[in-house]
Amino acid sequence: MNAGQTLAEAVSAATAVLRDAGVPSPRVDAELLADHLLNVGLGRLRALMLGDTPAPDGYAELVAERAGRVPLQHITGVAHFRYLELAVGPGVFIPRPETESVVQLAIDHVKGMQAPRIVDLGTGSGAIAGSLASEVPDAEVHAVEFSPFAHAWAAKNLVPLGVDLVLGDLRDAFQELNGSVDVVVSNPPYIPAEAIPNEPEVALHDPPEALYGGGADGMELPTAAAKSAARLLRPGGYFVMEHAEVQAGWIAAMLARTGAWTHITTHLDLNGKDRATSAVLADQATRNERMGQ
Ligand SMILES: C[S@@+](CC[C@H](N)C(=O)[O-])C[C@H]1O[C@@H](n2cnc3c(N)ncnc32)[C@H](O)[C@@H]1O
Repeated sequence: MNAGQTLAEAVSAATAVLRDAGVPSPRVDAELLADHLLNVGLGRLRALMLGDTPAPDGYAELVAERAGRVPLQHITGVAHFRYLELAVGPGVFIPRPETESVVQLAIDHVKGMQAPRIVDLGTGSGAIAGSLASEVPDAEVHAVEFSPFAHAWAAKNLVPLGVDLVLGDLRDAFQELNGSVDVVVSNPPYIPAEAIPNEPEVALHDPPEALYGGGADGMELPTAAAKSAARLLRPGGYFVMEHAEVQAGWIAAMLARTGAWTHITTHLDLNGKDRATSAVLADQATRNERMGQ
C-alpha cells in the first residue's frame, strides 16, 4: 500500500497483507476497513473500485491494526448481529453468528404470546436481549451482566431499546422475577479451562470472563445458568442456552438429572453442530413426583 494508490490497488494490497497475517477472510476485511473510512456501503465501494477513486487517508493504519489480529469489530467499533448494529470494543465479547440461531429459537417460542417476559443471562454487548427487545413486539426484556466493562457496552446498546439491564451475577439476579418469566436465554461462558482458543482475536481480545465457563469441563456457568432459569421461569416457561458441541450430552443429562425440565432438546447450528439446548420447566406436581415427594 503506497501513497497515490487507487482504492482498488490499496484493497488488493491490503488483502495480501491480511492473508499473510493469517486473517481468515482477508478480502472482505480489506473491503470493510475501506468502507469504514468511506462509509458508502459494500455495493458502492465495489463500484468505486472499478474507477480510479483514490484510497482513503488512514487506510494503511487500519490494515496494519487488523494484520496485528485486532478484531475487525474493535477497529470499526460495531458488530452486526441479526438486525442490530451493536457498539463494541475492548472489554466486551464480540457476538457470534451461531448465537443468532439461539435468538431465533426464543423468537419462535414466543410467537403469539402477549407481552412475553424474557431474561438474558450474561448479556455481554446485549446482542441477545437487544434482538429480542427489537424483534418481539411488546416484549419485556431483562438482562444481567457481571463485568463492568461489558455492562458499559451493553448500556449503550440496550438502554435505547428499553431493556432493563443490571450489573450483577446471573446466579442470583432478578430475585423479584422468580417464577414469573416466560423465556430465559443464555450464551454463558462455557469454554473448558484448558481449551485456549487458537485465533488471536479470541485469545487476546475477547475478555477471559466471557470465555471460560469454570471447571475443567467449562460447565460451572452453564449449570448455574440452568439453575437460575429454573428459579426464574414460570411452570411451562422455556429455557434456551448456547454451549460447545462437546457439552450437548452433558447439558441434556444435567437438565434431566434435576427433574425440573421436560422437552429437553438439542439444536443444531448453521454448520450442523449441536450448539444449543432448550427445555421447558415442568409444573410443580411433576417436579415433586420426580423428586419422590
Ligand atoms: C460468551 S459471552 C456472551 C455474551 C452475549 N450474550 C453474546 O451472546 O454475545 C458471556 C457473557 O457472560 C458474562 N458473565 C460471565 N460470568 C457471569 C456471571 N456470573 N453473571 C453474569 N454474567 C456473566 C461475561 O462477562 C460475558 O459478557
